[in-house]
Amino acid sequence: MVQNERKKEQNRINEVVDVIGSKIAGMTGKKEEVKKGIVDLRKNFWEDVTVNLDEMDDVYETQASIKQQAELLSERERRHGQMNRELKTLFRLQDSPYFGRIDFQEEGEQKTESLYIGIGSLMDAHNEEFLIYDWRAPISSMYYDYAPGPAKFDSIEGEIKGEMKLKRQFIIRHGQIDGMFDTGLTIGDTLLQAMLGGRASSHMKSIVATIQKEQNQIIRNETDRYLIVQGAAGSGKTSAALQRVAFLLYRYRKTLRSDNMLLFSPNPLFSSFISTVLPELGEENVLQTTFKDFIEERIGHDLQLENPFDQTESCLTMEESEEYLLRTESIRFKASIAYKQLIDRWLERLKYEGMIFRDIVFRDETIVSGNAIQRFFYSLPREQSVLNRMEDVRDWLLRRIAVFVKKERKKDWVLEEGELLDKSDYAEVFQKLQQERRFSEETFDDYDREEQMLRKIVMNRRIKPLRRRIKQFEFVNSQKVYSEIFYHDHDEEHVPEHWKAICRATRMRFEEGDCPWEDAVPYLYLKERLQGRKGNQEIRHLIIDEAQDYSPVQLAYLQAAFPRSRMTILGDLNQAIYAQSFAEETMLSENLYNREEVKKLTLLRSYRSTREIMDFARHLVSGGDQIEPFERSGKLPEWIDIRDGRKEAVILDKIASFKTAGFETFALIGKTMKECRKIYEQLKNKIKVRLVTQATYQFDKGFIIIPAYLAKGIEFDAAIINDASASNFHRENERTIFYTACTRAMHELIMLSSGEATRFLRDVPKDKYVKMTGD
Ligand SMILES: Nc1ncnc2c1ncn2[C@@H]1O[C@H](COP(=O)(O)OP(=O)(O)OP(=O)(O)O)[C@@H](O)[C@H]1O
Repeated sequence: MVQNERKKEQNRINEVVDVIGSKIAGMTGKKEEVKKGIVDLRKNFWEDVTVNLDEMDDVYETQASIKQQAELLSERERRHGQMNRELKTLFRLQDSPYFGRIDFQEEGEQKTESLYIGIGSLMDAHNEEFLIYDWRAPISSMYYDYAPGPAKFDSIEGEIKGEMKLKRQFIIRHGQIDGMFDTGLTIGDTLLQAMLGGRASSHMKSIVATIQKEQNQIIRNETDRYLIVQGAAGSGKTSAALQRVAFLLYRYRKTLRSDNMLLFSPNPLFSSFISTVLPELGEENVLQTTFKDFIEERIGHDLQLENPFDQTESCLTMEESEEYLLRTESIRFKASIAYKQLIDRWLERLKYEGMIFRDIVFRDETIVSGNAIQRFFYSLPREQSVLNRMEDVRDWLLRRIAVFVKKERKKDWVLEEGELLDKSDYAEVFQKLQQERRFSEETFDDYDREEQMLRKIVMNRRIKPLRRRIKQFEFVNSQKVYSEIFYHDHDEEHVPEHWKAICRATRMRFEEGDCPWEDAVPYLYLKERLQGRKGNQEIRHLIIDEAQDYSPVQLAYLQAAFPRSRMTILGDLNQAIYAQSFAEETMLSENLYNREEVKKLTLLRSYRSTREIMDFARHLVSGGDQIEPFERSGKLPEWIDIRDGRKEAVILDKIASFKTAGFETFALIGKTMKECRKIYEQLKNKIKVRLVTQATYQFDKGFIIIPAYLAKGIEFDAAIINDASASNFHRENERTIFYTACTRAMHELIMLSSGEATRFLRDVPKDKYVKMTGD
C-alpha cells in the first residue's frame, strides 16, 4: 500500500517534471529573444533617437526621445531580469517540485482536492490547473497552520472552511522521492529532524518546507505596522524574517519591490551569511546595511565617528575603574528615553534661545556672521516654528549673497580667474552672447559684455557650493548646538548621578571633533529635526534584526528617517551585548509604540542547537526555563579545565575531532577582539585558521576565531569558548555575551578555562555538562 502510494506520487512527479521541462524550453527561447532585443536596442540607441539641438523646442523633443528610448530599454531589461528569476525557479522546481501535499475538502463540496505546495507555483500545460501552489498563496497557509481535521484559510472572497483529509511531506531530490511522510502533527518532526540534523553551512538555509505554526504567524502578518518578535536564541527569528520578506514581495507584488525593503543586519559577516536565502526562494535580495554604516553615511564628514564595535571592545577591555563606570553610565543614559526627552526639551528651548550659527565666509571674508544670523533668527516671530524660521533665514541669506556677489564680481581676482577658464567656457560665453543677439560689429561693447559674462561665470561657480550649503541649512552649527547640552545645567531628576563628569568627558571628545558612538544618533536626531530633513519615502518596510541592541533614541531616529515604513523588529533580550542595551528599554519594548499599531509575538522553541546544548544554555539566563529545546540529541557540552599551558594542544585536538565528525564550520569564540588576536597569534602557524574582524565581509567554511559580538546571528557546527574562566567572564552584564557565544553551536559546545570557571556556570546544574581536565 505504502509502496503503491509512493509509486503514484513518483509518477505524478515525473509528469510535473516533464511539464517544467517544456516550460523551461519555451521560456529559454523567449528569454533569448528579449536578450537579443536588448543588445539591438543598446547598439542602435542613438540611431533611433532624433537628436536636434537647433531650437529650444528641438532640444525638448530630443530630450523626450532619449527618455522614451531609455525607458524602453530599462523595461526590457527588467523583463529579462524577471525571466531570469522565473527560469531559476523553474530549474529549482525541476529538481524538487514540491515539499508538501494537503488534501482539502471545502465545506459544501463533494470533491476533495489535492494541493501540492512548493517554492513557486506551476500551471499545467494548458494553463488551467495548478500543478504546484506557491507556499505563499493564501490556500497554502493551511499546510503550516493545521493538522488533518477542520481547517480554514482566508481567500479574496473571505474565509473558506473545510476539512483537511491528508497532510504529506516530501523530500525530493533530482526529481526522485527521497523521503515521504504522512503527518498528524502540525508539521511532522521527521522532516524537521532531517533538516536540523544536517551540517551547518556558510550560508543560511531557507525553511519553507518546515515553517512552524508560530513562525507562520510572523511571516504572514499583514495588519500591524510594528511587528515585534522576541525569540530565544536559535528560535528562527532571522529565518522567519527572511521568509516574511519573500511573502510580502509575493503578496504585494504589484506595489512592493525588493528595493522598497531595507534590512538592518548586525554585522557584515551576517549579511554574507543570509545572502542566499531570498535568491533560493526566487526573490531578489532586499537592500541591506548595518546600522553603523547607515549612521556613518548620514553623519558624513562632520565628525570623526567612533564605531559601535570599538565602543563595545573598549567597554569590555576596560578595567573596573571610575572611567569605566562613567563611560557605561553615559552610554546607558544616552540610550534612554530620558535622554530623548532631554533632547526634545532642548529643541523646545531653541525656539527662544540657544541656536548657534556658522559664519558665512567666502574667500576668508565673512559675508554674514553667525551672531548676525542668530539675531535675525530670534527677531522672527516666536509663533513661527523653528523650521519655518530656518526657511526665512535661508531666503534672507541667499538674498544677502546675491548682493554680495554683485559687488564681488567687480574685483580683480574674478577677471584673473576668468582668464584661466578653458576653451569650452569661452565657447559658452560666445554662445550666450549670440543668444542675446547682441553680438555685432561694434566690438567695443561686445568685449565689455564678454568680460561681464566671464565674471558671472567665475563668480557663479565659486559661490555655488556656498549657496548649496545654505539651501541645505548647513548654516546651523548643529555640532555646537548639540554639545551645548553639556555646558548647561539640567533638572537633576532628569540626569544621571555623574552627569557633570559625563558632560566634561563629552565636551572634550566633541572639542576634538570626535563623536562617541553613544552620541551619534542623538546628535543626528537633533540635527535632522533642526534642518527638517525629509525622511526616506521609498523604503516601505524595515527589518531590524538583533533589535535588542537598539535604543529608544535610535528607534525614534529610524521612525523619522523612514516615515512611511512598517517595521519587523526581531531580537532576544538575553543576547543584548552592547553597553547601551542595559538601559531599561530597547527597541523590543512594546510601550515605545502606539498601542494600536504594535503586536508582539514570542518564539520559545529553539531549533539551532541539540537538546543538550540548549538545555545547558538556558540555565545561563533569566526566563531560560521557558525556552523549549528541540528534541534532537547530541553530546553534552564539555567544560575543559586546562592548567598547564596545554591549551593549543587541546584546541588542535578538538578541531581534528570535529573534522572527523564531518563538521564543516567551527569557531573559537572569544569575549573580545583582543583575546581573539592573542589566541590567533598562537595558532596561526599550527593550523589553517582565519581571524574574523569587523571588516570581514565573507563567511567561509572552516575554522575561524571570532569575538562573540561579531558572531551574532551566525551559527557553527561546533563552537569552542576560548576562555570561560572566572577571570574573563565576571561582570554580570557579560552573562548575555556568554549565552550568545554558547548558543552559536549546533552540534557540539566546548568551553575552555584555566582555573576556576565563570560564575555563570555555577547556575547550571552539574548534569547538564561534563567537566574534564585538559592535562
Ligand atoms: N522551521 C524551521 N525549520 C527548519 N529549520 C529551522 C526552522 N526554524 C529555525 N530553523 C533553523 O534554526 C537555526 C536558527 O535559526 P535563526 O538563525 O533564524 O534563529 P534566530 O532566532 O535568528 O537565532 P539567534 O537569535 O541566535 O540569532 C537555523 O539553522 C535555521 O535554519
